[in-house]
Amino acid sequence: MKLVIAGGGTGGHLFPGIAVAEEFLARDASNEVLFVGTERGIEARVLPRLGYRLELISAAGVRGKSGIAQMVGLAKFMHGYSQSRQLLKSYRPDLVLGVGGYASAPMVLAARGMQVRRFIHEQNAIPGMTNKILSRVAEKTFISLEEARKFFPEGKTLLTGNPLRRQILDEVVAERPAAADGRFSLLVFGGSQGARSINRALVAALPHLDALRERLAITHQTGESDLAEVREGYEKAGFPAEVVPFIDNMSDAYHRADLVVCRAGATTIAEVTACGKACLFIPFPHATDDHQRRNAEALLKEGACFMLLEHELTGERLAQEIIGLVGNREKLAETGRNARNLARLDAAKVIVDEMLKYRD
Ligand SMILES: CC(=O)N[C@H]1[C@@H](OP(=O)(O)OP(=O)(O)OC[C@H]2O[C@@H](n3ccc(=O)[nH]c3=O)[C@H](O)[C@@H]2O)O[C@H](CO)[C@@H](O)[C@@H]1O
Repeated sequence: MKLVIAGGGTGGHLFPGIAVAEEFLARDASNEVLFVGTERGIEARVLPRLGYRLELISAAGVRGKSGIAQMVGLAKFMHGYSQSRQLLKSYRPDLVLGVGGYASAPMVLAARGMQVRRFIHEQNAIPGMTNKILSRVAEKTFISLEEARKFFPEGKTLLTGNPLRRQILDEVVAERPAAADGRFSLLVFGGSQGARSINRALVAALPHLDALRERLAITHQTGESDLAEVREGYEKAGFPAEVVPFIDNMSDAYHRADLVVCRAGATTIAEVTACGKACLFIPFPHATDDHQRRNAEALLKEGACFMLLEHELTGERLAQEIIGLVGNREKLAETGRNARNLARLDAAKVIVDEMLKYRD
């Protein structure tokens, strides 16, 4: 069978798609997957390295854009729609899955026009406009969190969780012993693109963390644009740290971490809960409908994370939080356990099972 996975843009959309691809390919040696994305999305960098086939189409957003940008977005969408029809004609997939991100909409709508079975997956508690619209033409909408159900058509919505890549699932089942070198391991990352305010706050926190200099092992993912600035910040403060633009092996990074400081994107949350990691979430305040804060609050009420809001974020405050947690291993362990209890590990399986019910 052939599956098209459309969407991406950021890791939070793409990586659940990769998780479904892994599961679909594992079911039958003759199964095939084609990803459809956009040139500017993370998919263009990540998928070729992993050996997946990727076709690029034209697509852009329209929501919240001014007049001209909206027209350009619409024109790109129309072009992407006709490219999607061409791809469906030549590739002839049995199933199409939209995972969110710009390329998802034209492909799922084209699949409807050509009567190919189509599905969407929503990662967040509050969906964006595109998935709300696409859910009307999809056979089924897969949701990660119960809170999202009310936004989608009744009877066509299935709670599956957010699919996890094999590298993360392997980490969960391996139960490797902690990679202890005696130091406290801090993992800092700002979603798939890095987060400037977290980068700056962490650098500003360093002078306040001076007493912990010898005890902390920091891995800090910055995103491409802040790499030089953050590296310089650590050098000036005399803090040894591993500062990188992107982490390819997230399962290893999670494994080493005693505490994770990060944004509260939906896929990040699915991964850190699966790995049972204590996190200090700093939700991205401009995410649509403040959904990152809602994502984090869902864990907070279960004692499964810590949270610091962007408007409270200063170097000093961040340092205080870190110092408090470094000194309280028990609290960290309890929070990690509570997080683990919220994880759902079988999302990719459930999604593939459900899609296969629709094969003609
Ligand atoms: C700013 C914004 O609107 N972000 C959205 C975007 O976030 P974003 O794309 O940042 O997505 P998430 O935080 O949900 O997931 C990040 C993904 O990237 C991976 N990763 C991250 C850093 C790294 O160096 N290497 C790496 O592989 C993580 O393992 C994870 O799989 O999509 C999410 C899912 O729809 C939303 O919840 C977020 O609100």
